[in-house]
This record gives sequence, C-alpha cells and structure tokens, in this order.
Amino acid sequence: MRVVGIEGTAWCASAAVFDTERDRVRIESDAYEPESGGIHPREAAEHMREAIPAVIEATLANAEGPIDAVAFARGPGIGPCLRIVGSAARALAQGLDVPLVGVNHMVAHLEIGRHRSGFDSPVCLNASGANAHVLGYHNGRYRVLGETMDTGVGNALDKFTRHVGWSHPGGPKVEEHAKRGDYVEFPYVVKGMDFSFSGIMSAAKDAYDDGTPVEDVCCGLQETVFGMLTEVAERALSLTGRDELVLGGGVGQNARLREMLASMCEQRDADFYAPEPRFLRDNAGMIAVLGAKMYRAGDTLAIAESAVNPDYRPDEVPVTWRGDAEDVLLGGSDGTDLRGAEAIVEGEGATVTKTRRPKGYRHDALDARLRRERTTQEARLLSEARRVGVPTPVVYDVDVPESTLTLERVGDADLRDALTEARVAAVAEHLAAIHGAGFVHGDPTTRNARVSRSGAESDGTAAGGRTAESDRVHLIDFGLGYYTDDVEDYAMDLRVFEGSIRGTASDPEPFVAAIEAAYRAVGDPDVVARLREIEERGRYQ
Ligand SMILES: C[C@@H](O)[C@H](NC(=O)OP(=O)(O)OC[C@H]1O[C@@H](n2cnc3c(N)ncnc32)[C@H](O)[C@@H]1O)C(=O)O
Ligand SMILES: [Fe+2]
Repeated sequence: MRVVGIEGTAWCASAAVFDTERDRVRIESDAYEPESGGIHPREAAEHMREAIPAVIEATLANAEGPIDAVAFARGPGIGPCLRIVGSAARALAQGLDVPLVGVNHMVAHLEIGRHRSGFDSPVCLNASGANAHVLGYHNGRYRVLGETMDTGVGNALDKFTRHVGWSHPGGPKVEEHAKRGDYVEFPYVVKGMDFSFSGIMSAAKDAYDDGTPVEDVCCGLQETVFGMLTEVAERALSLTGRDELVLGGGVGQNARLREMLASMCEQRDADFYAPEPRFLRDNAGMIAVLGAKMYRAGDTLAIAESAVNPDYRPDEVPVTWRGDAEDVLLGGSDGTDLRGAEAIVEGEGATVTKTRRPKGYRHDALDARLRRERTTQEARLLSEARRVGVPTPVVYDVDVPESTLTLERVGDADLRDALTEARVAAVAEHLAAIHGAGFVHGDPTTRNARVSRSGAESDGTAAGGRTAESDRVHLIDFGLGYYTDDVEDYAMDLRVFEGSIRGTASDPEPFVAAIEAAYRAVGDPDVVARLREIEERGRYQ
C-alpha cells in the first residue's frame, strides 16, 4: 500500500509517500524562512500556495506505483495555511480517485516515534513549536497527562531569540550558543504535570538586557526548560507505570533534550526512543505514516466533511487504529511500586524515609537547588496542613543536606488504586482547607493521596461539616507546594487533581463532579469558577 501525506500547518510545505510493504518514507519539503521576526501567517500561507504543488509533484514522481489514499494535516496550525493544504489534498484525492484521510498533526508527531520504535504503548512527549505536552493512549483516546500552561516550547525559545535579534527559527541557535555557556539560574515552574514557560522567558530577556552573556542565558534556558520537560515525562512514566518513552516535535532535534531524556530513562530502567531529525521537525512523512494506519482502520473523510481545524486538540481524536491491548494503563503498574518520579520511599513498619536522590539528567546546581527547596518545603507544608485539620503523615525528622524526610506511614493504598467518589470528595475538602490557609499542594494527583481501606466504613457526615471519609484520606508529598493567595493557583490544584483522574479513570466524569461539589460545599466557589475559565482558555491558537 502507498499513502501520500501532505503537511503545511505552519512553516513546512511538505509531501511524502509511505510505502507500507517496504516501510519506506520519502519526504519532499520546502521550508518558509521569514525575512525578519517570527512566522507571519499571511507570508506563511503565501509560501504554502507556491510550495505545496511542487512538493506534491515531486512526491508523485517518487511514488513508484499507484497511490491508495491521500492524508493531510487537518490541524492544529495556522488557519490560512491549513486551508491551502486542505484544498490541495482534496483535489489530489479526487484527481486520483482515492479516499481522503484527515490527520491530527500533534498525534502524527507522536505516532511516528511509536511506529519507528516498535514500542506498544509508550508515554509520548511532544516538544514542538506551538505545543508541549505529554500524552498516553487510554481507552480510545490520547489523554493529555501534562501540558504547557502558556506557549509551546519552541515558540518560547524563538521569542527569546527574536528579542536578541536572531533570525527564525531560534531553537537551533539557542542550542549552538548554549554549548559555550555557563549555567545561570531561572525560575523553574512545574505544577503537577503541567508547566509554564512565560516567567522563564521574561527572566531570560531581563538577564540578557542586564548584560549576562547570551551563551550563559542560552545554557540556563536549556537546562531549565528541558529539565522541566524531562521531569514531567518522568512523572508521566511513574503515574502510568510504563517503561517506554518516545519523543516527537521539532525541539526534539535538540541534542541536550534528547540526552536528558535518555539519561532519565536509563536511571529508571525505561526505554527511550527519538526518531531521526527528518521525522521530528514538521514533515509529511509522519502524516503519511499515520494516514496509512487510519486508512487501514477505515478512518477516511468525506470531502464534504473535511474542513480544517486550527484548534484541533490531540485528545479530540477518536483513535481508530489502536487496540485496547495497547492501553497505557494496562499491565504497567501493579500498584506496589514505590519508586515515585521524584523520590524513593523506603522502610517497613510505622515509619518511612523519603529521599530525593540526585537526578543525573539535571544540571548539578539546579538539581541541588530543587532537592533542597522541595525537601524543606514539604516538611513545612505537611505540618501546616495538619494544623488546619488535613490528615498528613507526621514529620519525625528532616535531613536537608541528604534531602531525606522521616515520615509516619499512612494509609494502605494509593487513591489511584482505590478510587471512590467519597474519597475524591475528601481530597477536594482537604484542598479547600489548605487553600483556606493560604497555600497549595502543587501536585495533588491520585498517587499523592493515601487511603485507609480497613476499619469502619464511612457513615456520612462527621462533626464540623466534614465527611467521615475525609479523616481517612491522607495527603502526602507537598514538595511542589507553595504559599499563595492567587485564586488561579488554587484552581490549578483542582485542575491537576482532576487531570490525574481524567488521565487514568475510564469514566472520570462522576469523580470530577464529586470533586467540584465537595469543594464548593466547604471552599471558595470562585475557585471552581476559575477552573472553568482556565479550561475554556484555548491554548492551541
Ligand atoms: C502546529 C504545528 O504547526 C507546530 N509545528 C511546529 O512548530 O514545527 P516543529 O517542526 O514541530 O517545531 C519547530 C520548533 O522547533 C524548534 N527547534 C528546531 N531545532 C531546534 C533545536 N536544535 N533546539 C531547540 N529547538 C529547536 C524551532 O525553533 C521551532 O520553534 C507544532 O507541532 O506545534
Ligand atoms: Fe509540528
């Protein structure tokens, strides 16, 4: 079978033919290079208009046989570019009289790594221009396990390089300069499995304006931004219990990012795969490869229903080409693995020790800082939370130089493995209580709540308006917590918690409803309202 792919979501006009029998992909690309500044939508569309017919023609000349289907990138991307590609694809499919397949560009960035690696159900990190997220296949969809709260990772780097006056794209220039730089410190922002680049980028611009050598800024930027992506990828591996990671997207061409991910995977005995650069940056090869899988699954589009979608999210795509056996949550963890993403928890009996071991992938100075800050903060906030009535382990000892805490053992299972509506509601009540005290947990996932399944069953409401269940669900792991009076931060806590349930439960909605009802009952309803706002703010323009 031969499938033609067409890509043109932003800067790369590209066509490719995928020959499934020979597993061979031939790609023809023509890049748009802005004369100044970043990508101008009108100029980019002009480029597509000129370049797409030529790359299609070259691809057909390469095909060595009849074409069975035409696949095109339907979104996300720049509207005017997508429309040109869509028209070209429709015309080609009609001209050849073959079916049309509409591919999600983000999913294509991930599937190409899965295809080339042969991994069954990896966790996927996409590090591209306009996006940054970690996904896993679950129950017929790609679930977003973590993502950027503001810009894509490539765009963040490109914005800094524009400030410095370098031409687009900036990512490769950051990589070159970083090789000659020394590490400088920038804000490090990971909230649960989500992360943000905007604070880092303004700090980088300020540092440059204040005379910090640009090489040092580039080095600090890479260490910080890629350290965050690697940490979140590790969290996703830990949350799902998987041991395979694939990388996708244009920023994946960066050798330092690949080195960090490979080192993280090696440290936890996971397999890592990054496709070669021609499949990482935007290219039609990945569109053709996923297009072939979709075509084989009967997932084709009627011309009348083939409109493009500039905001097409990867988790909207019905995944027709994968089986249930590939689910990211099947067969991974047996629930007894205490090797969390961040720390090792050891010990039998009534106490445990929790140690934040050095992470080989991180710059030494950043690693030392994060371990010190998180250990200190965790000890402080565990005690603060107890003070406002939230069950947490007692802190028996804090050893900051060794990044070790000695803690009371609590509960007999992770909430993840014992989900009930009453228990998730209890966590929501706990979050409302700590928010009322002016701080956030920072990482309230279903693995950071411990439940006691033994003892008397809940009998409804206890004294003080709280449910009896709330006394038996402990919050642990406050290492990412911090003091704040910003409603947005409180809403992010709820979002992380709901995200961890959406990422793992087959039918998450009743749990989400229970969380919001419980929070509203004892906490500030404005926080739930803000959560809605956050969810409605589109991030994929
Ligand atoms: C929606 C779609 O159009 C978009 N695609 C896209 O942005 O092109 P992509 O090829 O996936 O990524 C390009 C980004 O990748 C960065 N980049 C390229 N080489 C790099 C390197 N060596 N180090 C760091 N960044 C690099 C560029 O600076 C640019 O920001 C996307 O996937 O988000
Ligand atoms: Fe891309």
